[in-house]
Amino acid sequence: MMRTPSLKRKNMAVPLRRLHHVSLHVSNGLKLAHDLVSKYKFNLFATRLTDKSRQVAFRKGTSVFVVNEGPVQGSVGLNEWPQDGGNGEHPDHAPRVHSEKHKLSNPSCLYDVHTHHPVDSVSNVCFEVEDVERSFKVLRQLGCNFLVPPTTVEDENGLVTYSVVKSIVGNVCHTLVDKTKYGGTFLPGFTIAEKDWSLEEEDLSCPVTHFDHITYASPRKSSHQVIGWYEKLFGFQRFFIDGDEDVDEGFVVNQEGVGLRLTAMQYWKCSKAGIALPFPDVKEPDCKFVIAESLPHEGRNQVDTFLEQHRGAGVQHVALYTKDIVSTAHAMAEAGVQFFSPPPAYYTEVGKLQEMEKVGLDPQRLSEHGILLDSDLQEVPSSQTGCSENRRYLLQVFTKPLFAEDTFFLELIERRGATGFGEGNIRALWRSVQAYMENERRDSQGENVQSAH
Ligand SMILES: O=C(O)C(=O)Cc1ccc(O)cc1
Ligand SMILES: [Fe+2]
Repeated sequence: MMRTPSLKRKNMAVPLRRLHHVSLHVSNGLKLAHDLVSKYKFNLFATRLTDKSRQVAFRKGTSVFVVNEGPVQGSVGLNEWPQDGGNGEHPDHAPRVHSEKHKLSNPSCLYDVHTHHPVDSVSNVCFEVEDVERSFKVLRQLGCNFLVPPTTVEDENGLVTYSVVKSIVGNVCHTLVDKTKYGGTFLPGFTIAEKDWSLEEEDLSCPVTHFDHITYASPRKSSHQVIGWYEKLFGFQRFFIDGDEDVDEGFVVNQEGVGLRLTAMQYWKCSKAGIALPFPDVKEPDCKFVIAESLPHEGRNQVDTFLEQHRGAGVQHVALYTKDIVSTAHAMAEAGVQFFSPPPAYYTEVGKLQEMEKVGLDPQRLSEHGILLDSDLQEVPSSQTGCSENRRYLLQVFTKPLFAEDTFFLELIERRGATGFGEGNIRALWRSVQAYMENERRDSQGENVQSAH
């Protein structure tokens, strides 16, 4: 393959403007659609229903999920879906789709590919870029594998060009989309629901604003290669979870039965040190990516279980940032969401109680939904902060799996100054998930014993 010698590798990466949406491929899209709306408080705002597939978009703040179901045989069950016929942004004619290399008149899955993955999976993280044609050329020179070449879709609101890249993480793909010539609400081809949720006032009981991070489960010793791929192609930079973290080792949690290696990265750094942001008009924070590997000799664990049930690496969980985790978890729990809870002793341990007290949180409120606290109460000179303690903390809670297989869950996270991932929380989460897995295994063994009689 020809390379342009004058272009330095480092400068050739394609900068990502922002995360546009995360797409899920499932066998029962209707159930997931109902859950996202009624339990997780997302708003359905755009649909694309064809006789081959269904694509439905849900929004909360700037976080958008697209649920894809299909390809389907015939149109059985189509009537059960929220129907098109919204506000007329896209009337009854099909969008025009142009691709120079492929003749795509009405692809079954627009802006994505059907991956034919054997289990439900979150398989596409779509990013906005400035120029898809140019990105395509640059990425191809860097050896990137494309599943869809640059393709233009247009409707009366303008045009969008996209292409789909295959990542090196299991079935994960990235759609790159250029929306600079599009004035519509979402993407051409989608019908916008009658109610424009983006104009709604903030939902105070459930103030989820954006995707905080996306965590991949990846095989042992693969993180280095994954990071290298994202650095080379998209200019990702390492995000150090902990001040003492070793560049090669990552953040290792290997005490008290936990065997986890975490390595994190981001697609643009915040301008703490005065570094100019690549896209100053993008106001939301970036979404970090975390790669989780299990460590050997620690027995069965949640990363290996994911790899087994998911049949390979992929997105293990997506974290939703909320401004108020207590009320968000409460609203979701009332609607039927189940969360992982740490052992009850977590909320009565002297150290944890003190921590909660110091940051002014009520242990009772946190314990109701299994919310975990990790605070960083470093003593720093009072000349720097004006007080003797630097109260940075974060709160997290993890939902039970959303799919039939244990291949995806959501996390709620509220950050108060803390930017990483609390080590104490990771331990507590690990243990509660381990306990859940043990229970499930016991239950299924119990069933087997019963059915054998
Ligand atoms: O703590 C977090 O939110 C993480 O994302 C880290 C993490 C990753 C994988 C696990 O199975 C458990 C914890
Ligand atoms: Fe997480």
